Amino acid sequence: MERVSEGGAVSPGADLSAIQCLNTMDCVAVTSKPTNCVFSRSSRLDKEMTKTPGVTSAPDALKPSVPNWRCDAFKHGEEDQPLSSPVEQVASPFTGTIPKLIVTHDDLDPGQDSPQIRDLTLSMGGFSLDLHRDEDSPCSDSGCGGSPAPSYFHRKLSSSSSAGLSSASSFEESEDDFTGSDIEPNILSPSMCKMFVSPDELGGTKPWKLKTMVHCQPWVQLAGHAGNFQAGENGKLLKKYCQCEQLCLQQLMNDKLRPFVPGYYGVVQHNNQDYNLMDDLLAEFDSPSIMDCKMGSRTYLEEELMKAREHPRLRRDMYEKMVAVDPSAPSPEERAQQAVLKPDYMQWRETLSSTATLAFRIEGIKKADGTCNTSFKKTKCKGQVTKALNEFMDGNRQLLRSYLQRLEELRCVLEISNFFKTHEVVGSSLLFVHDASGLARVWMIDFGKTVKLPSPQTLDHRTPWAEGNREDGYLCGLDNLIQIFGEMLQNSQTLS
Ligand SMILES: O=P(O)(O)O[C@H]1[C@H](O)[C@@H](OP(=O)(O)O)[C@H](OP(=O)(O)O)[C@@H](OP(=O)(O)O)[C@H]1O
Ligand SMILES: Nc1ncnc2c1ncn2[C@@H]1O[C@H](COP(=O)(O)OP(=O)(O)O)[C@@H](O)[C@H]1O
Repeated sequence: MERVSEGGAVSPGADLSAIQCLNTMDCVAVTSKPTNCVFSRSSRLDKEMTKTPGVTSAPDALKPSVPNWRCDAFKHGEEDQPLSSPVEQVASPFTGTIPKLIVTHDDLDPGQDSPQIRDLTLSMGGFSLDLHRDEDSPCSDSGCGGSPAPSYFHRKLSSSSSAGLSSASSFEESEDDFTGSDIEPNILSPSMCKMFVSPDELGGTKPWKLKTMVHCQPWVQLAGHAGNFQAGENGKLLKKYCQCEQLCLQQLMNDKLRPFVPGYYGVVQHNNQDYNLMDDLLAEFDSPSIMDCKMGSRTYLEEELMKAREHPRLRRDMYEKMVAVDPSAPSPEERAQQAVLKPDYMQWRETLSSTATLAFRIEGIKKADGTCNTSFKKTKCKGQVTKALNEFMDGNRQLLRSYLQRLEELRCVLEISNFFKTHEVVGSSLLFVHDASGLARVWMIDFGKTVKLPSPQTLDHRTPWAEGNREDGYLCGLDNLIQIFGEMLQNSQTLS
């Protein structure tokens, strides 16, 4: 396997330019626009990622009193499963140092949501006009105005001594921006990670933007909020603290779904920011291909809908995302306000994509060859989805079979899971990961908007949603995915 040890050594097969790069500056992201060539750490993002006070920090009662690093190794109940490894591994608190966040990202394009804009709130009639993200949803925590360009950051893959997290100290010492001229052209070898972003927001008429990234077995964030993650060491990942997610992960560690979610290790803190510590699901793969599918027929919580009615907050950032995809999408009223309400934006996204019809949508695909596509906003009909899935698996039947089996197993477990029955699961994704060895797995991720129902209410996750019933359509989405995978397998057998 092409793994990088702590000292920067690379095992046979790694590309020389990548090795040089790793040894000198760990990881560099460059884009096709010279002025965009950035060797960045995330100090700016760090500042932007401020959450609502109640959400940013774990309740003190949940945190053990270990200075600087704290790890909340929660207690296991006995509900469904015996104790599993994650919690056993964190019997003692972390003593390592927390790395700085390492996120590489494009500079904002003109017209895109900018930090300055996000800091403003204006009043407009009976509405307040928020130029930043909604902070009301359980895990609206990163303040970054929606999905990021896929983020990559280098992680150390050694299981070296320092318990805890990967160090990015070399980044801390190298804050200078790199301009295009700083990068030797021959560094851009074919082995580097090419990231193609096809802005379907631009109607698919523009050529894909080519970004090139050094291939150094980076951790990849395909979807979600920019700046929400930090690399951890020893196959761990830190995600910005969200109480809702913490509660879910804690319960999931004792549920039948445990094998289908990342192992959870409690809360850790650094620089006054709390993180949920969990398994990095990519860690056991070598140059993985990854796909994020957002599950369910609804992507906003009923709670969010009610809040939006009580305190309508107009979102300019969402208006801008909307017109970037389809300039004719806003209503005349929204156009006049240059802003939309979050539920309206979310519903528009649902009907534009396959969420409304198939109860799942593809959010992003990154392949082992480095190509990355997060432009599935208009991937709506079954044919388009099938095509994207085929490309993700390169028509490999063995992969199809493995994924299908895993999805069927997941469905069986979901149908008997106590956790699943008692939670409204919204905005959660299935993360598909495979590599050239043929290893293919699927996990449930993102429980930032997964909310416990008042007892004794339960959901079947298939009944169509009507406001008040809190149904989320999760199993409809899984049924459809399984059907599509099954048909793909059948077709591939017929063809061969
Ligand atoms: O995908 P795009 O079109 O960018 O829209 C995003 C996603 O729906 C986010 O969901 P997810 O986190 O599942 O990716 C959602 O975060 P929430 O989970 O907070 O609802 C964002 O809301 P805001 O965070 O309010 O901007 C919304 O702007
Ligand atoms: N445990 C994990 N292991 C590996 N990658 C992950 C893990 N959790 C999330 N990711 C990556 O981060 C992306 C966003 O995750 P998500 O939890 O949905 O973030 P957000 O809450 O910001 O929406 C996923 O698409 C995936 O690429």
